[in-house]
Amino acid sequence: MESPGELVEDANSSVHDTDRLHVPRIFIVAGPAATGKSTVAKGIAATYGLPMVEGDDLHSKENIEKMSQGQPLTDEDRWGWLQEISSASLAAASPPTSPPEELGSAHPHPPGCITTCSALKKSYRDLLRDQLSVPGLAVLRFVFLTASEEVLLQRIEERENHYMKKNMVHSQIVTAEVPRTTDDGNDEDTGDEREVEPDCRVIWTDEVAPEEVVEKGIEVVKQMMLIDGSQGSESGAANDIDEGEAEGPEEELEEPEGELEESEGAAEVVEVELEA
Ligand SMILES: Nc1ncnc2c1ncn2[C@@H]1O[C@H](COP(=O)(O)OP(=O)(O)OP(=O)(O)O)[C@@H](O)[C@H]1O
Ligand SMILES: O=C(O)[C@H](O)[C@@H](O)[C@H](O)[C@H](O)CO
Repeated sequence: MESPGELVEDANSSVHDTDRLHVPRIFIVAGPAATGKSTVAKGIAATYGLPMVEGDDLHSKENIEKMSQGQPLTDEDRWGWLQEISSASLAAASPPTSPPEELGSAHPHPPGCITTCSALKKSYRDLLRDQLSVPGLAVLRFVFLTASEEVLLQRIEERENHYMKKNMVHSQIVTAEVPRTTDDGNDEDTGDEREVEPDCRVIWTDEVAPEEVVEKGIEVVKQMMLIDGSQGSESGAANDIDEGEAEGPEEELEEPEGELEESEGAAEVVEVELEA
């Protein structure tokens, strides 16, 4: 599969500049159960006036049944669900082709959406990229939330009326492939040879209050919009994202102790315009 970076050439050759600026932005808030996806996605969606797609609502009856009985989903169980998430995100994010007459030529909302989906493995994110990171169709970005097993167990214990119980937490943690977000050049030292996923940002949530994680999510999305906006208008490379450009003054999202790569940088520009 092409990486987002490799799509640049196609984007330059096949999409007219003006069209590119109106390409919907789809942000997927990902991570294991109870990392705070719904909480964070709601905050981001409200801040930017974007519709939200709740991935949990798109599971089949069979998947819900399985998870309720404490059985982790398999890849096979997840493929169809990921397809549903792609379709629902595209439908939510795309401006209507003919806006209602009373709105004149204005769209009811800027094109884009905030979707929650665990997207635990890289192969799942790749499927979503195949469907949604397509020049002229959409720009896709991931905000991946993570937390320790201990903290997730505690959150799930305190939560009521949810099919996902404590006995599912371990499998969520074991299955999760936290995206490697930057190439720090330390592969030899760390032994981390996984492919970098430049369209992802990771937020560690242990001992961080929900409101603070929401703020971080809003900031991360702003950074990604600004990068996409400037590339969209200058080079037209709406599907490319250069990690370096995400770095700014060192205010920052704290880094977890250990090896997780963290999203960083505060954008210098405060104005946020989805359509660049
Ligand atoms: N940063 C946080 N600190 C403490 N509790 C949190 C935090 N974020 C979310 N929670 C709480 O944890 C629970 C799970 O949050 P939320 O539903 O947002 O997570 P989720 O990832 O969408 O879960 P799921 O995928 O299982 O539906 C909720 O009770 C929520 O209030
Ligand atoms: O991929 C998965 O195993 C599932 O999607 C779960 O992560 C749940 O949908 C969700 O997070 C609800 O707790």
